[in-house]
Amino acid sequence: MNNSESYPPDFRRVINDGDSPATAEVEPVLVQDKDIHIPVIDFERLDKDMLTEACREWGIFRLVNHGVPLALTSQLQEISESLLSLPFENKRELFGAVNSPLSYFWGTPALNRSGDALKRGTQAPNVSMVEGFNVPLSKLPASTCCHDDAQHLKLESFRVLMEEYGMHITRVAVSLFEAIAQTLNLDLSGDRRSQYLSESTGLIRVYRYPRSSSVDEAAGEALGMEVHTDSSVISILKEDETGGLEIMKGEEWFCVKPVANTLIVNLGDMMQAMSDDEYKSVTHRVKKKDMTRERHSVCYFVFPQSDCVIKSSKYKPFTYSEFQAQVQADVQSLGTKIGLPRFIPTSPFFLKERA
Ligand SMILES: O=C(O)CCC(=O)C(=O)O
Ligand SMILES: [Fe+2]
Repeated sequence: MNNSESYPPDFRRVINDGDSPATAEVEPVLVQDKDIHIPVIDFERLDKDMLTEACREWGIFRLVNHGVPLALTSQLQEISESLLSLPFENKRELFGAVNSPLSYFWGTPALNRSGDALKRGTQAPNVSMVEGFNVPLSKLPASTCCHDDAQHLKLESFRVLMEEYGMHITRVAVSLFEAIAQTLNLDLSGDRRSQYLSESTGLIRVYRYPRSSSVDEAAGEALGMEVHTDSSVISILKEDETGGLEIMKGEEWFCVKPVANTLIVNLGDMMQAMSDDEYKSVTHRVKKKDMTRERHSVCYFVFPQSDCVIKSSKYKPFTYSEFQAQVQADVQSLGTKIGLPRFIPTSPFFLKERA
């Protein structure tokens, strides 16, 4: 069955005609595509040493015994897939309703604060072969809808499932953060924990990546999501069995193979800064090579409170709000995120006028 009508027009040309997507960046780094086993952390018996090693050497690990019910994730996956397979214009309408905190994006995962895709600078007019829904968790309760046609009812079920999944995943993120903070001797007294990791900033993105065409495969390097680090404190990914996630370790790219009923946790830039660079914000991407079917994933991100000052010996003190504004400005003007190097006083990226 040809489902290309459900994709954004920019994607259809690639899917139908096999044109190379504008994103088919060829990476200058070594591309080995070897499989790699990332560390496994048991959430029921958190081992401090294993957690420290995973954060220090990898910045990413697989979480088992996480306690998020399988039935819930299966239902969420099913309904997300069904919503994402709606015709493109329906998705725009359904998620674009005035006052809806949910949004539909495509072509880039870089969004502004309202959840709309950021327009990039002309230097990188890339289209990532990804689309999805942006779901700010704290705004979900206010997003109930009064229409009772089939699509709105489906959207309402999605909202209810998201709320439940959001509660589970937030619980996992908070416990993991507390355990990781302990390994760093971070002071979490008073309200510091909720400053460093503010539950109300929790955000879920549901992604769909089209399967790769034969031309993508010939191009070899077509990307579903460009090379990046997450700006979050912690990100938690639930992926389907398609594969495509790759991480950089040393100077090489490695494929992280999916494992059923596990979650992938990666540390973001905020965790790296809080740890004084002891822990890593892992560089990763989604590669479309060999993606013989659509990939679906659900990613949760959590951030510090926007005015919380992150102090460390490596970076100029900054608030998350400043960091986010800088990332957005760089994506818009340069087409890419610079991230933490903007805040290293000795870095060529450091903006002197900020000092
Ligand atoms: O879809 C994926 O597996 C990766 C998503 C991701 O890296 C992100 O949203 O930051
Ligand atoms: Fe990411």
